[in-house]
Amino acid sequence: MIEVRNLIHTYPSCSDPVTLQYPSFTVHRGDQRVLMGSSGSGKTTLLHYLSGLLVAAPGQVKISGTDLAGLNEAQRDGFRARHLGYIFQDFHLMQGYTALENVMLALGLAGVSPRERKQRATEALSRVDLGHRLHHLPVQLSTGERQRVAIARAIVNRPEVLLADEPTAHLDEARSHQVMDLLKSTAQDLNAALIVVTHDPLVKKHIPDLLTLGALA
Ligand SMILES: Nc1ncnc2c1ncn2[C@@H]1O[C@H](COP(=O)(O)OP(=O)(O)OP(=O)(O)O)[C@@H](O)[C@H]1O
Repeated sequence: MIEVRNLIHTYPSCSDPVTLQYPSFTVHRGDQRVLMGSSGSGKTTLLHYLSGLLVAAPGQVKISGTDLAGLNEAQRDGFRARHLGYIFQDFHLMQGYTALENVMLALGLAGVSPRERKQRATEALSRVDLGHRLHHLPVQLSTGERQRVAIARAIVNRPEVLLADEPTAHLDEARSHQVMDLLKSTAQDLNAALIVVTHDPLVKKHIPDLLTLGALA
């Protein structure tokens, strides 16, 4: 479950600091929300708070009852690996590692034993229909396949919270529908809270419940 209270973020700058004031909100396990707002309204910054890449000051961000600001950096890294799945807009795959190795890395960060990693990573990649691409490097995969590796990596630790930043940005309409079906069904299977940041009206057709920041784009 996600709880955000009185969160304010300031990007300091000598000339023109940017202050982002967020509405307080709660998202429960199993809920699915689209996060929309005009460019620069703070969507990606909010995802960074929800995943503990930034920590709240002032304000509070709790994930499954844990205040992320109360954890040190190493604890936050471990917490993120175990409880959160983050699908970055540009996927952030390790280029020198195969699909299987990229997913196994996430299991290593969560403290899963080396013995279990290969089997679980293979299962996660099969879940996203990439069982036949285990040993391919990212450069040998299509954009859609790279994204599915990123989804497999995000779900392999069975997170309670799944965050996706502009998941349809690189895809045509047919593939956008496919990836949204995959994200929704996976979140449902995990009973995870799903938050999708987007500018794309197609995503809103899949997930009608909106969280809005600033004006809509
Ligand atoms: N590292 C940074 N230093 C200074 N300002 C920043 C930094 N990162 C973001 N900002 C500013 O903070 C505001 C919010 O940025 P953010 O990327 O969270 O918005 P967004 O809603 O995700 O935008 P977009 O829809 O264009 O991706 C913007 O005005 C941006 O210029």
